[in-house]
Amino acid sequence: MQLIKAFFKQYPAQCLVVWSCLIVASIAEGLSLSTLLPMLSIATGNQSGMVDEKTSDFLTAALHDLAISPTIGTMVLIVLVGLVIKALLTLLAYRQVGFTVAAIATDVRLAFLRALSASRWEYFLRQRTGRLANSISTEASSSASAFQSVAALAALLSQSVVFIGVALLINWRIALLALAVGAVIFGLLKVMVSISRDAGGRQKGLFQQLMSLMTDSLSSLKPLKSMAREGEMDDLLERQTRELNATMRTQVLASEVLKAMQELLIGLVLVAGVAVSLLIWKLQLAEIMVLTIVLARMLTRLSKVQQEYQKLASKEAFYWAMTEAVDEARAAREQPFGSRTPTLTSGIHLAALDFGYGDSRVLEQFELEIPAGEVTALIGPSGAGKTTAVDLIIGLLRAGKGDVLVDGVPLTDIDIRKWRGMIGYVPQDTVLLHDTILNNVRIGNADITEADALWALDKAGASGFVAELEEGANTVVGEHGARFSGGQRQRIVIARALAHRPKLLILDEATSALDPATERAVSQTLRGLGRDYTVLAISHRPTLMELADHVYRIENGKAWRLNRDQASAEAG
Ligand SMILES: Nc1ncnc2c1ncn2[C@@H]1O[C@H](COP(=O)(O)OP(=O)(O)OP(=O)(O)O)[C@@H](O)[C@H]1O
Repeated sequence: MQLIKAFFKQYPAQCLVVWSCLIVASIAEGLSLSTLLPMLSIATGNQSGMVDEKTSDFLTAALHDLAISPTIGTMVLIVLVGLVIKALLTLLAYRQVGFTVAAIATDVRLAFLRALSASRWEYFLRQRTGRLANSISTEASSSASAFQSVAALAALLSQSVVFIGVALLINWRIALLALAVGAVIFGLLKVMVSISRDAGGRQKGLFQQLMSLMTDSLSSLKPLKSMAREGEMDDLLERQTRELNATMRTQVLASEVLKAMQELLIGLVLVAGVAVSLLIWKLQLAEIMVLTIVLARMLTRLSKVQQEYQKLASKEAFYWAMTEAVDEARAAREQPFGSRTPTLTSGIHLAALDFGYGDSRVLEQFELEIPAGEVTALIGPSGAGKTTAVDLIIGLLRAGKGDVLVDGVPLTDIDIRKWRGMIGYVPQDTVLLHDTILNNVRIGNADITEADALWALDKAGASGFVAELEEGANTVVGEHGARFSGGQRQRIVIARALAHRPKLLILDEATSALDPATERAVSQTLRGLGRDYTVLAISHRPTLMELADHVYRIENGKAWRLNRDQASAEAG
């Protein structure tokens, strides 16, 4: 019920169109069906006696008011018009349902992606890739298809109400009896709906786990396979897949048992009803025929209401999981920054910063100067906080105390998107998209021209190997850049960071996969970029350290500036 309310709240106009079409369609079908009875009466030449007097009077009076003479011809026409109206309106309603299902899938996906990209970096880091992928694919699709079930439920309900009305008009005692029987069947088979709901809930959890495990295993498959240690991962994946299979079987079984039991019980009730009507109540054949049609349809519709409700129950968990994921990401929204336009002419100063992840302190009273137009290198033991310092400069993390000052302006006062637009970032792990080299360089910025991309490839020392490729910069790099060596991939990523001509170039162990000669060439390029570029490099590589104007050692939560001799000694 809550799900129906949620859809109504979010898509009121669409719900209204769907439901009004479906209700009018049901009324049209009901009217055409009600016409069957007087038609049969006329056909059998028996105007009275075989139907409830009031019903007959009501239909005859209605036709009389509309100046329609109750001949077989007009009756057939009414039945046909009713059926055509029903068909057209149902088509219209389901067309709208299809559009709304697509809109819901798109809306929830976009809402999730937007909330995720606006969320705090720490929140993003905590997410499992598989869980995110599952939300975007399985949960979004199942959430949207839940609307289909809601619409079908509405259609079946309104049809049921109309059939109940028609049945009551024909013979209210029998109709009430049939309704009571329907309610008993409903009650008896309710347990099947609960089984489906539980199975849906378990399926949702298993999908999340399976997708997370799947992405984790794929990303660490090479080392595990190389050491013949993929077995445990395979077993775990297999176990989860089998568990998922078990929940699907439960769901299929519950739905088939529900259908079969409904059919059986309704059949039995109808047969018993016909026998009692003929033998005990001694009703006319025409009335029994119409009653059987109407009651069969009413009970079938009611049973379908339960079947559809069962489907909805099994999808519900996916919708709520998706809503929860969106709400959670929204709650973790990045705190707002200011609106000042950044400049980088004098430098960046990390002033008395305190930062920790949860309770574990990483930086304390941390001081660092990064002069504009120069190369600054950060070295230090693993886990000392080098990447953390860089993330604070980018504004991905926020310090508990102290400031990141850019040309003297606190980063919190600056338009963060403009600031990040001035940064070229090269990570340690090179991630390339399955696309051409050119598109991998241009990515994320439509303003980068082909000439910019080629210039950047040249600056990154990549133009040599790109020129040797048959399709040059239009060569597709393969899945994760599998066609290229680690060093070649890294040069493409360096080109990506240079292509929009950033003011601040950040390299996080970015030259680690380059051979010494290429590393020297790339480092010289960075050096030669001139005073327009400020370079901040996390690196233990001697070449970069020798080239750097300033070298800082980060240790025990603080940064220590090294003099030339100390830096040379570190460089080994
Ligand atoms: N998202 C996180 N949540 C919790 N702790 C974190 C997180 N990221 C880093 N840390 C911890 O903060 C400390 C500093 O990490 P950081 O990545 O900044 O170090 P680093 O000097 O860049 O290390 P490395 O040279 O190994 O990359 C480490 O102890 C690390 O375990």
